[in-house]
Amino acid sequence: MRFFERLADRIERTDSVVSVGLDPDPDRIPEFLADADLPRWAFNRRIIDATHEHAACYKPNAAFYEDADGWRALRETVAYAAGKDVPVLLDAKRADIGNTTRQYAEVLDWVDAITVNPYMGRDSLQPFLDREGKGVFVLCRTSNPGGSDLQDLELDSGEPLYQRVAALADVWNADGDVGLVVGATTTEELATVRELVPEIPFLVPGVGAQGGDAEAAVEHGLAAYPHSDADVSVGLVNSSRGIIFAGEESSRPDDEATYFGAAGDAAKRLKKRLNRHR
Ligand SMILES: O=C(O)c1cc(=O)[nH]c(=O)n1[C@@H]1O[C@H](COP(=O)(O)O)[C@@H](O)[C@H]1O
Repeated sequence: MRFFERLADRIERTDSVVSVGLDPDPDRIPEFLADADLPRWAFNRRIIDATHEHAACYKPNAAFYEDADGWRALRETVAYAAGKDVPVLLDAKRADIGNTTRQYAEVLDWVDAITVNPYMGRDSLQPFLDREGKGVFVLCRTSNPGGSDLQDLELDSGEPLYQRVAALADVWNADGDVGLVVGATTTEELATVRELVPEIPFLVPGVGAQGGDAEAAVEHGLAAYPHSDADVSVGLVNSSRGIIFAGEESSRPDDEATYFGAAGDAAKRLKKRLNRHR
């Protein structure tokens, strides 16, 4: 089954468009897991147990796993999420010259989707696009303050670069496996990109810790994905720190059940908040 069909099913079943970002910053893993064999995996397993009912998808960011133990923790995490039937989108923001990017694309053997960087052009993305049925989310207008430095630059045609990226993604989407990453902190751009590409599902990060607009994320992030039978619009709104570290603000952050219960509550709260606008 293609990534977005599977995602549509998952959204329908969980009634949720929440992407739970698995960004287990080693400095914030609670003390009571410090002696675990792989603390990041121990942490993620408990986060998955606490949140999976509300998760349309998990989005581990590769930056938090790029060492020997980290890669093991990531493999365990992906397998565990698969066991709960939750798709995994690896946030790797990859792409390179053909020979290198072919190797990068190998990761799609064991994750369901990936984020990619369009800066090096079509050939740098081709090996990802060639993986039939895998989701490929192209960075379009990012949520960070510096997102405007290059992405808003006007081309000779008068259109800003991020709009050209959206138009190209539409061309690259011949098989219906392409999504776009558009941040919740840039609501005008979200609306504009949605107008340009009505059928492409978005990954919208930036709600929660970055203070982005959840209502706009839902209003513009979801698309009536034409290749799916499920009766839902498809897209993802991601929160990472706002969910996985919610336990730090709980009444008993040193108590495992209370700590992870807070993550489950945060995921459920975000799901309900988003559903008010779906
Ligand atoms: O590609 C992404 O997911 C991404 C794009 C973007 O524009 N902004 C953005 O925050 N992200 C990622 O989304 C996650 C946001 O984390 P929180 O700010 O903790 O919710 C991080 O993993 C970021 O790397």
